[in-house]
Amino acid sequence: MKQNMMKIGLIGCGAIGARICSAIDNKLVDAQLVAVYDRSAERCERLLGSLNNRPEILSPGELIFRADLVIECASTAAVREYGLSVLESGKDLMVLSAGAFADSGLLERFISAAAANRCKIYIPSGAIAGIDGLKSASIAHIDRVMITTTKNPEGLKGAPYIVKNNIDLESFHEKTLLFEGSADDAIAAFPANINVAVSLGIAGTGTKNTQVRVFVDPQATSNIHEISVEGDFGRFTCRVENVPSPDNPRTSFLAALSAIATLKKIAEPLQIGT
Ligand SMILES: NC(=O)C1=CN([C@@H]2O[C@H](COP(=O)(O)OP(=O)(O)OC[C@H]3O[C@@H](n4cnc5c(N)ncnc54)[C@H](O)[C@@H]3O)[C@@H](O)[C@H]2O)C=CC1
Ligand SMILES: O=C([O-])CC(=O)C(=O)O
Repeated sequence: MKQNMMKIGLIGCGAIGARICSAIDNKLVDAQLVAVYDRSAERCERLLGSLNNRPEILSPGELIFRADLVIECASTAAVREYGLSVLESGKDLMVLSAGAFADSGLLERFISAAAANRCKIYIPSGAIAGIDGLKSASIAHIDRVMITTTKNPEGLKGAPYIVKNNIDLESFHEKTLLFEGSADDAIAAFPANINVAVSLGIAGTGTKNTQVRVFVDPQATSNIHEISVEGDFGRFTCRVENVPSPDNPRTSFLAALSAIATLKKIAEPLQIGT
Protein backbone atom coordinates (compact mmCIF):
# COMPACT_ATOMS: atom_id res chain seq x y z
CA MET A 1 0.00 0.00 0.00
CA LYS A 2 1.37 3.42 -0.97
CA GLN A 3 1.95 5.64 2.09
CA ASN A 4 0.29 8.71 0.54
CA MET A 5 -2.69 6.89 -0.96
CA MET A 6 -5.96 8.79 -0.40
CA LYS A 7 -7.91 7.24 2.51
CA ILE A 8 -11.64 7.08 1.91
CA GLY A 9 -14.52 6.78 4.36
CA LEU A 10 -17.97 6.11 2.90
CA ILE A 11 -21.37 6.86 4.45
CA GLY A 12 -24.29 5.00 2.84
CA CYS A 13 -23.88 1.37 1.79
CA GLY A 14 -26.70 1.28 -0.79
CA ALA A 15 -26.74 1.10 -4.60
CA ILE A 16 -24.20 3.92 -5.18
CA GLY A 17 -22.02 3.06 -2.16
CA ALA A 18 -21.66 -0.57 -3.24
CA ARG A 19 -20.50 0.46 -6.74
CA ILE A 20 -17.96 2.95 -5.41
CA CYS A 21 -16.55 0.40 -2.94
CA SER A 22 -16.33 -2.24 -5.66
CA ALA A 23 -14.40 0.18 -7.93
CA ILE A 24 -11.87 0.90 -5.18
CA ASP A 25 -11.66 -2.82 -4.34
CA ASN A 26 -10.94 -3.56 -8.01
CA LYS A 27 -8.24 -0.85 -8.06
CA LEU A 28 -10.02 1.32 -10.64
CA VAL A 29 -9.17 4.17 -8.28
CA ASP A 30 -5.81 4.80 -6.63
CA ALA A 31 -7.23 5.04 -3.11
CA GLN A 32 -7.75 3.01 0.04
CA LEU A 33 -11.22 2.40 1.46
CA VAL A 34 -10.60 2.59 5.22
CA ALA A 35 -14.11 2.67 6.68
CA VAL A 36 -17.82 2.51 5.90
CA TYR A 37 -20.92 3.46 7.89
CA ASP A 38 -24.64 2.98 7.31
CA ARG A 39 -27.50 3.34 9.78
CA SER A 40 -28.43 -0.18 8.67
CA ALA A 41 -25.86 -2.62 10.10
CA GLU A 42 -27.16 -5.25 7.69
CA ARG A 43 -26.33 -3.02 4.67
CA CYS A 44 -22.77 -2.57 6.01
CA GLU A 45 -22.30 -6.31 6.48
CA ARG A 46 -23.73 -7.13 3.05
CA LEU A 47 -21.39 -4.65 1.40
CA LEU A 48 -18.32 -5.93 3.25
CA GLY A 49 -19.22 -9.46 2.16
CA SER A 50 -18.80 -8.41 -1.48
CA LEU A 51 -15.28 -6.95 -1.06
CA ASN A 52 -11.84 -8.57 -1.08
CA ASN A 53 -10.13 -5.78 0.88
CA ARG A 54 -12.53 -5.13 3.72
CA PRO A 55 -12.72 -1.72 5.36
CA GLU A 56 -13.77 -1.32 9.00
CA ILE A 57 -17.33 -0.49 9.99
CA LEU A 58 -16.93 2.63 12.14
CA SER A 59 -19.15 5.25 13.72
CA PRO A 60 -19.40 8.50 11.68
CA GLY A 61 -17.05 10.27 14.12
CA GLU A 62 -14.33 7.59 13.90
CA LEU A 63 -14.78 7.30 10.14
CA ILE A 64 -14.23 11.04 9.69
CA PHE A 65 -11.13 10.87 11.91
CA ARG A 66 -9.60 8.06 9.83
CA ALA A 67 -10.39 9.34 6.31
CA ASP A 68 -8.87 12.03 4.09
CA LEU A 69 -12.06 12.15 2.00
CA VAL A 70 -15.57 11.24 3.16
CA ILE A 71 -18.10 10.19 0.52
CA GLU A 72 -21.75 10.77 1.38
CA CYS A 73 -24.02 8.52 -0.69
CA ALA A 74 -26.84 8.08 1.82
CA SER A 75 -29.50 10.82 1.90
CA THR A 76 -30.00 14.58 2.14
CA ALA A 77 -30.48 14.03 5.91
CA ALA A 78 -27.02 12.45 6.10
CA VAL A 79 -25.49 15.52 4.41
CA ARG A 80 -26.98 17.68 7.16
CA GLU A 81 -26.02 15.23 9.93
CA TYR A 82 -22.35 14.63 9.06
CA GLY A 83 -21.23 17.07 6.34
CA LEU A 84 -20.16 19.98 8.51
CA SER A 85 -18.18 17.77 10.93
CA VAL A 86 -16.26 16.37 7.95
CA LEU A 87 -15.22 19.85 6.80
CA GLU A 88 -14.60 21.18 10.31
CA SER A 89 -12.21 18.22 10.77
CA GLY A 90 -10.30 19.46 7.72
CA LYS A 91 -11.36 16.50 5.57
CA ASP A 92 -12.63 16.65 2.00
CA LEU A 93 -16.29 15.81 1.35
CA MET A 94 -17.99 14.28 -1.68
CA VAL A 95 -21.77 14.73 -1.75
CA LEU A 96 -24.09 12.61 -3.89
CA SER A 97 -27.30 13.78 -2.17
CA ALA A 98 -26.83 17.23 -3.69
CA GLY A 99 -30.49 18.00 -3.04
CA ALA A 100 -29.49 19.00 0.50
CA PHE A 101 -28.00 22.15 -1.05
CA ALA A 102 -31.38 23.44 -2.22
CA ASP A 103 -31.00 25.03 1.23
CA SER A 104 -28.57 27.72 0.05
CA GLY A 105 -27.77 28.64 3.69
CA LEU A 106 -26.46 25.10 4.22
CA LEU A 107 -24.30 25.30 1.10
CA GLU A 108 -22.88 28.66 2.25
CA ARG A 109 -22.01 27.22 5.69
CA PHE A 110 -20.31 24.25 4.03
CA ILE A 111 -18.32 26.50 1.68
CA SER A 112 -17.20 28.72 4.59
CA ALA A 113 -16.14 25.66 6.62
CA ALA A 114 -14.26 24.23 3.63
CA ALA A 115 -12.46 27.54 3.03
CA ALA A 116 -11.59 27.96 6.74
CA ASN A 117 -10.24 24.41 6.99
CA ARG A 118 -8.56 24.32 3.56
CA CYS A 119 -10.55 21.39 2.26
CA LYS A 120 -12.82 20.71 -0.71
CA ILE A 121 -16.44 19.81 -1.40
CA TYR A 122 -16.97 17.65 -4.50
CA ILE A 123 -20.39 17.29 -6.13
CA PRO A 124 -20.12 14.76 -8.98
CA SER A 125 -22.26 15.30 -12.10
CA GLY A 126 -24.37 12.34 -10.97
CA ALA A 127 -26.92 10.93 -13.37
CA ILE A 128 -26.66 13.75 -15.93
CA ALA A 129 -24.32 15.04 -18.59
CA GLY A 130 -23.87 18.72 -19.39
CA ILE A 131 -22.55 20.15 -16.09
CA ASP A 132 -19.21 20.82 -17.81
CA GLY A 133 -20.89 22.88 -20.56
CA LEU A 134 -23.15 24.68 -18.11
CA LYS A 135 -20.17 25.66 -15.93
CA SER A 136 -18.36 27.09 -18.95
CA ALA A 137 -21.47 28.85 -20.22
CA SER A 138 -22.11 30.38 -16.77
CA ILE A 139 -18.98 32.48 -17.05
CA ALA A 140 -21.15 34.62 -19.36
CA HIS A 141 -24.90 35.32 -19.07
CA ILE A 142 -27.35 32.40 -18.92
CA ASP A 143 -30.99 32.95 -19.91
CA ARG A 144 -32.53 29.59 -19.11
CA VAL A 145 -31.72 26.17 -17.65
CA MET A 146 -34.30 23.40 -17.79
CA ILE A 147 -34.28 19.70 -16.94
CA THR A 148 -37.00 17.28 -17.99
CA THR A 149 -36.90 13.97 -16.17
CA THR A 150 -38.87 10.87 -17.13
CA LYS A 151 -38.98 7.77 -14.96
CA ASN A 152 -41.19 4.74 -14.89
CA PRO A 153 -43.63 4.34 -11.96
CA GLU A 154 -41.17 2.10 -10.07
CA GLY A 155 -38.59 4.92 -10.10
CA LEU A 156 -40.99 7.46 -8.54
CA LYS A 157 -42.66 5.27 -5.92
CA GLY A 158 -42.81 6.69 -2.39
CA ALA A 159 -41.82 10.27 -3.32
CA PRO A 160 -43.51 12.80 -0.96
CA TYR A 161 -45.24 14.53 -3.92
CA ILE A 162 -46.79 11.22 -5.01
CA VAL A 163 -47.88 10.27 -1.49
CA LYS A 164 -49.20 13.73 -0.54
CA ASN A 165 -51.26 14.05 -3.72
CA ASN A 166 -52.52 10.45 -3.57
CA ILE A 167 -51.22 9.78 -7.07
CA ASP A 168 -51.76 6.20 -8.21
CA LEU A 169 -48.66 5.61 -10.35
CA GLU A 170 -50.12 2.39 -11.77
CA SER A 171 -53.04 4.32 -13.27
CA PHE A 172 -50.97 5.97 -16.03
CA HIS A 173 -51.04 4.32 -19.46
CA GLU A 174 -48.95 6.90 -21.29
CA LYS A 175 -46.23 9.47 -20.62
CA THR A 176 -47.77 12.14 -18.34
CA LEU A 177 -46.48 15.38 -16.78
CA LEU A 178 -46.59 15.06 -12.99
CA PHE A 179 -44.72 18.11 -11.79
CA GLU A 180 -43.48 21.46 -13.10
CA GLY A 181 -41.61 23.99 -10.96
CA SER A 182 -38.24 25.22 -9.73
CA ALA A 183 -35.41 22.90 -8.64
CA ASP A 184 -36.11 24.07 -5.06
CA ASP A 185 -39.69 22.83 -5.20
CA ALA A 186 -38.73 19.73 -7.18
CA ILE A 187 -36.28 18.42 -4.59
CA ALA A 188 -38.86 18.89 -1.80
CA ALA A 189 -41.37 16.96 -3.90
CA PHE A 190 -38.93 14.23 -5.07
CA PRO A 191 -35.97 14.18 -2.63
CA ALA A 192 -34.57 10.88 -3.94
CA ASN A 193 -35.28 11.45 -7.65
CA ILE A 194 -34.07 14.86 -8.68
CA ASN A 195 -30.82 15.69 -6.87
CA VAL A 196 -29.49 16.36 -10.36
CA ALA A 197 -31.73 19.46 -10.67
CA VAL A 198 -30.05 20.99 -7.61
CA SER A 199 -26.60 20.19 -9.02
CA LEU A 200 -27.62 22.02 -12.22
CA GLY A 201 -28.78 24.96 -10.10
CA ILE A 202 -25.44 25.14 -8.28
CA ALA A 203 -23.49 24.90 -11.54
CA GLY A 204 -25.69 27.45 -13.32
CA THR A 205 -28.14 30.11 -12.24
CA GLY A 206 -29.26 28.86 -8.82
CA THR A 207 -31.95 26.40 -7.81
CA LYS A 208 -34.78 28.98 -7.86
CA ASN A 209 -34.04 29.78 -11.51
CA THR A 210 -33.61 26.20 -12.69
CA GLN A 211 -36.82 24.83 -14.24
CA VAL A 212 -37.82 21.21 -13.69
CA ARG A 213 -40.43 18.95 -15.27
CA VAL A 214 -41.04 15.40 -14.05
CA PHE A 215 -42.90 12.89 -16.24
CA VAL A 216 -44.04 9.38 -15.41
CA ASP A 217 -43.98 6.93 -18.31
CA PRO A 218 -45.09 3.32 -17.79
CA GLN A 219 -43.24 2.39 -21.01
CA ALA A 220 -39.91 3.94 -19.91
CA THR A 221 -37.15 1.39 -19.40
CA SER A 222 -34.53 4.04 -18.57
CA ASN A 223 -34.30 7.11 -16.31
CA ILE A 224 -34.26 9.90 -18.90
CA HIS A 225 -32.83 13.35 -18.17
CA GLU A 226 -33.02 16.03 -20.88
CA ILE A 227 -31.19 19.27 -20.22
CA SER A 228 -31.46 22.47 -22.18
CA VAL A 229 -29.41 25.58 -21.58
CA GLU A 230 -29.60 28.95 -23.36
CA GLY A 231 -27.37 31.97 -22.87
CA ASP A 232 -24.80 34.29 -24.40
CA PHE A 233 -22.77 31.27 -25.56
CA GLY A 234 -25.67 29.96 -27.68
CA ARG A 235 -27.67 26.89 -26.64
CA PHE A 236 -27.16 23.23 -25.95
CA THR A 237 -29.38 20.29 -25.21
CA CYS A 238 -28.37 16.89 -23.99
CA ARG A 239 -30.30 13.77 -23.23
CA VAL A 240 -29.18 10.84 -21.12
CA GLU A 241 -31.07 7.54 -21.17
CA ASN A 242 -29.85 5.98 -17.97
CA VAL A 243 -29.81 2.32 -17.03
CA PRO A 244 -31.43 2.14 -13.57
CA SER A 245 -29.41 0.48 -10.78
CA PRO A 246 -30.60 -3.08 -10.25
CA ASP A 247 -30.66 -2.50 -6.46
CA ASN A 248 -32.50 0.82 -6.60
CA PRO A 249 -34.57 1.69 -9.70
CA ARG A 250 -34.76 5.38 -8.64
CA THR A 251 -30.99 5.66 -9.04
CA SER A 252 -29.20 5.56 -12.38
CA PHE A 253 -26.03 3.52 -12.82
CA LEU A 254 -24.31 6.66 -14.21
CA ALA A 255 -24.58 8.38 -10.79
CA ALA A 256 -22.20 5.84 -9.21
CA LEU A 257 -19.92 5.99 -12.25
CA SER A 258 -19.72 9.78 -11.92
CA ALA A 259 -18.60 9.47 -8.28
CA ILE A 260 -15.92 6.98 -9.34
CA ALA A 261 -14.82 9.31 -12.18
CA THR A 262 -14.60 12.19 -9.67
CA LEU A 263 -12.40 10.07 -7.39
CA LYS A 264 -10.13 9.33 -10.35
CA LYS A 265 -9.97 13.06 -11.12
CA ILE A 266 -8.87 13.76 -7.54
CA ALA A 267 -6.30 10.95 -7.48
CA GLU A 268 -4.78 11.35 -10.96
CA PRO A 269 -2.52 14.08 -12.38
CA LEU A 270 -4.48 14.72 -15.60
CA GLN A 271 -7.65 16.85 -15.30
CA ILE A 272 -9.86 16.86 -18.39
CA GLY A 273 -13.16 18.65 -18.87
CA THR A 274 -14.29 21.95 -17.42
N1 LIG B 1 -26.53 13.25 -7.61
C1 LIG B 1 -27.15 12.33 -8.32
O1 LIG B 1 -27.16 12.32 -9.55
C2 LIG B 1 -27.86 11.23 -7.64
C3 LIG B 1 -27.98 11.21 -6.27
N2 LIG B 1 -28.64 10.19 -5.67
C4 LIG B 1 -28.73 10.23 -4.21
O2 LIG B 1 -27.61 9.53 -3.66
C5 LIG B 1 -27.98 8.93 -2.42
C6 LIG B 1 -27.65 7.44 -2.44
O3 LIG B 1 -28.39 6.80 -3.47
P1 LIG B 1 -28.56 5.22 -3.49
O4 LIG B 1 -27.27 4.56 -3.21
O5 LIG B 1 -29.30 4.88 -4.72
O6 LIG B 1 -29.55 5.01 -2.25
P2 LIG B 1 -29.88 3.65 -1.48
O7 LIG B 1 -31.24 3.86 -0.89
O8 LIG B 1 -29.66 2.47 -2.35
O9 LIG B 1 -28.80 3.63 -0.30
C7 LIG B 1 -28.70 4.63 0.67
C8 LIG B 1 -28.09 4.02 1.93
O10 LIG B 1 -27.81 5.08 2.85
C9 LIG B 1 -28.28 4.72 4.13
N3 LIG B 1 -28.67 5.97 4.82
C10 LIG B 1 -29.64 6.83 4.47
N4 LIG B 1 -29.67 7.87 5.32
C11 LIG B 1 -28.68 7.66 6.22
C12 LIG B 1 -28.22 8.40 7.35
N5 LIG B 1 -28.80 9.55 7.72
N6 LIG B 1 -27.16 7.90 8.04
C13 LIG B 1 -26.59 6.72 7.67
N7 LIG B 1 -26.99 5.98 6.62
C14 LIG B 1 -28.03 6.45 5.91
C15 LIG B 1 -29.45 3.78 3.91
O11 LIG B 1 -29.61 2.89 5.01
C16 LIG B 1 -29.03 3.03 2.64
O12 LIG B 1 -28.31 1.85 2.92
C17 LIG B 1 -29.48 9.21 -2.24
O13 LIG B 1 -29.67 10.37 -1.44
C18 LIG B 1 -29.95 9.51 -3.65
O14 LIG B 1 -31.10 10.32 -3.69
C19 LIG B 1 -29.12 9.13 -6.38
C20 LIG B 1 -29.02 9.12 -7.73
C21 LIG B 1 -28.42 10.18 -8.48
O1 LIG C 1 -30.38 8.64 -10.74
C1 LIG C 1 -31.09 9.46 -11.35
O2 LIG C 1 -31.56 9.25 -12.46
C2 LIG C 1 -31.32 10.81 -10.76
C3 LIG C 1 -31.72 10.78 -9.36
O3 LIG C 1 -32.27 9.82 -8.85
C4 LIG C 1 -31.46 11.99 -8.59
O4 LIG C 1 -30.91 12.96 -9.14
O5 LIG C 1 -31.79 11.99 -7.40
